Amino acid sequence: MPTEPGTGPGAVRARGPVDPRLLRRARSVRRFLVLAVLIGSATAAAVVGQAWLIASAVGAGFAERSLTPALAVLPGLVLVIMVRAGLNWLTHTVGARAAAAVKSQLRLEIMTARLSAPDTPEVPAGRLVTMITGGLDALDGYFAKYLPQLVLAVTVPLIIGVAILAADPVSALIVALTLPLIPLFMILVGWMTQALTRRRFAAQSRLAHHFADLVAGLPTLQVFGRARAQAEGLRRSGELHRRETLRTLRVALLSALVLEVLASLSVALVAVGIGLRVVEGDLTLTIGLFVLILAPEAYLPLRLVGAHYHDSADGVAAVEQAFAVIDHRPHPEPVAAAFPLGASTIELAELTVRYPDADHPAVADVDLVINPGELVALAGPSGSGKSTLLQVLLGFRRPTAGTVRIGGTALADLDQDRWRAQLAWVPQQPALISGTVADNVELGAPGAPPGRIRAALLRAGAQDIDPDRPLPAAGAELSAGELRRVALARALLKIDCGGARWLLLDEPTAGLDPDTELAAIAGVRELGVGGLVVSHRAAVLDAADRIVALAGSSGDDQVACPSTGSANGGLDDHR
Ligand SMILES: Nc1ncnc2c1ncn2[C@@H]1O[C@H](COP(=O)(O)OP(=O)(O)OP(=O)(O)O)[C@@H](O)[C@H]1O
Repeated sequence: MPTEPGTGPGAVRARGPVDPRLLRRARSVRRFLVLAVLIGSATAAAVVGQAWLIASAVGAGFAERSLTPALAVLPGLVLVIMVRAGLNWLTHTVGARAAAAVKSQLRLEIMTARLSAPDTPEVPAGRLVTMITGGLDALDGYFAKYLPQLVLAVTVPLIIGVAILAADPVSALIVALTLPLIPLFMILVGWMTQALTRRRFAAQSRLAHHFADLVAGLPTLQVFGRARAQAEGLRRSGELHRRETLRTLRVALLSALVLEVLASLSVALVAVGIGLRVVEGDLTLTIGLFVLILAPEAYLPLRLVGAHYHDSADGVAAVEQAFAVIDHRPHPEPVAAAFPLGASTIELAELTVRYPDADHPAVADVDLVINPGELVALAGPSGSGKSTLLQVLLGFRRPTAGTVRIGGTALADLDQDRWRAQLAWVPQQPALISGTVADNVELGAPGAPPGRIRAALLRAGAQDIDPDRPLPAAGAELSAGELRRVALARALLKIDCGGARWLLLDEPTAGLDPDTELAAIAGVRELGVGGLVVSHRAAVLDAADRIVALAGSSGDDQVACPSTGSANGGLDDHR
C-alpha cells in the first residue's frame, strides 16, 4: 500500500519555506536565493522610483496646469518600466534554471537510491514513476513563482515602508499595522492547504500505483474473471483524485480572494487618511500621490505569496516524497573501505530481516559461513526467507539485526559497486533487455568475445538457443526455461570473463527438463566458484558441497473458505 507523504520512510515535518536538505544538496539553490534577494531589492527600488516619477509629474502638472512635467518624466518612466519588466523576466529565468538543476539532481539521486534497493515495496513502481515524471515538476512553480515571491515579500515591503515613512509617517503607521494581517491569514490558510495538498498527492500516487498494478496483473485478472470488477476500483481512485484536486483548487482560489479583500481594505484606510489631509492642506498632492501609489505595492508581494502558496505546497510535498526514497537507501553513505582482496569468506552472523509491518521476521537469526569455492545450497520451505537472504547479500536490503562480513569487513562498509562486481546473480524472475540473446549474455562481461559467449551458453545448457536470435520484447518471447538458461549463461560469463567470484542463484534450474538441468549444473560446477544456490531440486542439492536449510515461520493459520454456491464457476458438480 502506498505510504502517504509525510508518513512514509524518511518522512519529514514541515521544514519552513526551503527544505534545508535542498540547500545542502544544490549549489544552484543557494545561488538562486542570493540572486533573488538582489533582484528583489532592485525591483523595490524601481517601484519607488516609478512612484516618485508619476507623483512628481502629476503634482507639478496640477500646480503648473500643463502637461510639460508629465512629458519630461516620460523617458525616465519608460526606462523604469522596462527595468521592472527585465527584472521580472530575470526572476522567472533564474527560477526556472534553479528548478531544472534541482529536479535533475533529485531525479538522479532517486534513481541511484532505487538502483541500490530495487526491491522496495514501501515505494511501489507506480509512485516512483509519478514522482520522477510529473511529481517533481511541481518544483517549477516552487522555484519560479513561490520562492522569488517570498523574497520579494520581504525586500519590497521593507524598502517601500522606509520610503513611505520618509514621506508620510502617518501612512507608514497604518501600513505597519495592517501589513502583518496578511501573513497572519496566510498562515491560517497555509495550514489548511498543506494538509489538503498532501492528501491530493497521496490520491494521485494511489491512482498511479493502482493503474500500474492493474496493467501488470491484467492477464491474471482476466483468467480469474476479475478484470471488469477492477474498473470500479479504478473509478473510485480516479474520483478520489478528482475530489482532492478540486478541494485544493477551491482553497487556493478562496485564499487568494481573502487576501485580496484584506489588502484592498488596508489601502482604502491609507487612501482615506491621505485624502482628508490633502484636502485640509496638511499634505502636498505630490507626497499624497507618492504614498498612495506605493501603498498597494507594499501589500502586493505578500498577497502574491499567498496566491502562490499552493505552488509551494505542491513543491514541498514533491520534495518530501523524493527524500523519502533517497533517505531510504540501504547503505546511505557507502564507505569505500579497502576491498578484501584474494580469497574471502562470506560470514552471516545472527542475521535477521523483518519487512516493515510484518508479524514475523522473514529471516531469523541465521548463522552461515561460505568459504571460497564452496557452493552452498539453500533449501527450506517456500516463504522461509531464501530470496530475502540473497537480497541482503546483494546489498539490496539492509538486515534488521546481525552482520554480514566479507573477508572480515562488514558488507555495509564496502563499496557496493565493487562488491556487486564480484557477484554473478540469477534472480528468480530474470530480466532481459531488448537485443539479441548474445547481447543479453554479454551483459555479464561487456566486450566478451563471441566464443566465450557461446561457451557460457553451452555451460548453462543453452547450446540450442541461437546467440543471434533477436529478442525485441526483452525476452518476452522466450520460454521460462530458456529465459533462465540465458540468465544463467550471463552469470557464468561474468564468472568466466567478468572477474566475478561468487555465484548467487535463485532457483536457476526451475522449469528445466532433467537432462538440461544436469548439463547446467555440470556447467556451474565446472567453473569451480562458490556461492549460494537457492533450490528445491534434488539434482542441485546433490551437486552442492553443503546443504543449509532455513526453517519456515509459522504464520499460516488455517482459515475456512467462504461457502459460496459458485465455487466451481457456477457449474453444478454431480460427482
Ligand atoms: N517485499 C516484501 N515485503 C514484505 N514481505 C515480503 C517481501 N518479500 C518477501 N516477503 C515475505 O518474507 C518472507 C520470505 O520471503 P522470501 O521470498 O525470502 O521466501 P523464499 O524462501 O525465497 O520463498 P520461495 O521459496 O517461495 O521463493 C515471506 O513470508 C514473504 O511473504
